[in-house]
Amino acid sequence: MDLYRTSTDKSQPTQADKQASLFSSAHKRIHATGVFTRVAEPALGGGMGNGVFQHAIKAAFSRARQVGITAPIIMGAVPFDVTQVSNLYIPQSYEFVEATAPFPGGRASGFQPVALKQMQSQPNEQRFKQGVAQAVANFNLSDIKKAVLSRILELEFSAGVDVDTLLANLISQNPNGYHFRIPMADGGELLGVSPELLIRKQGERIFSNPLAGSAKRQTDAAEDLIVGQNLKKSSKDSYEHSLVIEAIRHILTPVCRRLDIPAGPELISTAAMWHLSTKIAAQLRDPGMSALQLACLLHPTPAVCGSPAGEAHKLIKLVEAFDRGLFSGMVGWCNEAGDGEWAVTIRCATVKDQRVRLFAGAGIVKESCPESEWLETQAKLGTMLNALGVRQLVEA
Ligand SMILES: C=C(O[C@H]1C=CC=C(C(=O)O)[C@@H]1O)C(=O)O
Repeated sequence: MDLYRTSTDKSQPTQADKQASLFSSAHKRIHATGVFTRVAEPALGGGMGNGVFQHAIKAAFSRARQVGITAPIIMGAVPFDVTQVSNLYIPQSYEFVEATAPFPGGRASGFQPVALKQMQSQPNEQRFKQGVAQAVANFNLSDIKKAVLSRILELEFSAGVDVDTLLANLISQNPNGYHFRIPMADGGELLGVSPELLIRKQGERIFSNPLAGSAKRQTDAAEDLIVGQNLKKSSKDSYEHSLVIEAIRHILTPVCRRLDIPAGPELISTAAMWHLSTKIAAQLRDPGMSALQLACLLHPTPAVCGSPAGEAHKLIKLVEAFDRGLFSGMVGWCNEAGDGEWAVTIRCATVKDQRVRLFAGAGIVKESCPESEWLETQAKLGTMLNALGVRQLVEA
């Protein structure tokens, strides 16, 4: 276990000193405490090594070293829209923990001990389905091949939600994936378990595990297998998936001297969903490119935005009447040497006192049907609703 701390001794810890953060994968787990300094600079242009964003990151690293943080890391989240402020920070202290070590915080329990007072989907079912139909109609009139449409579920509980318990539930129900708990500048927290790796960098080697194409897991084991196999055979889902892979190939080819992309996707499952998945491995031409820089180059992939990205983003803005904020952005960490790991910010929630916001999106292509895309978002929301212990109430 490696432990890094500031040498500055403050006897009176502030709220920011005590903030707990977590980013965990099968590769590495980080437990962090406190926020030493925040980086709010938008990540626009973050793919360039010498742009304004990367300068802000370097300046934060140097502030951290000046106060005695010997091996600072930058962690946090970048929003879907990279023109918006970032939610990145250098923690005051952190440790790399064995992936098998117990998680910090609360104990898993079946249910939140507080009552659900209100719940609202933005947009509602009818508007979401209209949006899907609108996108499909748009594909016939433009070059857009795919757009990911999403919705937000806003929940209000009768008392503040216990984030420790919520995280413990999430982890025990979904032991695999990229777990995260990130303090936000407004005092709320972002937490979730993403199944999707945007980028991991270890020296000159990089890895990505894009997902696209989904089906809901079934309780009956035989039925569940059939649903998974049908997803694997679905031409609509293979097409939806291939657009993500081609976009990533296009971006990685010029920066890699070796790029291994399997010929076709494999099936993976989370507790709630089946997905089509491709594991990409590559070797960088310039090992000096950081994980955060690469993540900025890749984001937003067509797994959260669409194809082509610019046009799809415009269509999303037209159809979605809410701000995604940190949802469908990227979440992770990076050290000064550039190594790090960034996941796609999905299957997640923001929590502030008694208010919880959940997010789910679905990739829309020409063959998409509004009813099944709505049901796909319902199924994806199940990950967080289960952890909150309110899925039964929501589906009743
Ligand atoms: C946008 C989400 O999922 C993405 C990742 C996996 C599969 C997806 C799909 O099949 O549409 C999405 O591209 C989400 O979970 O909110």
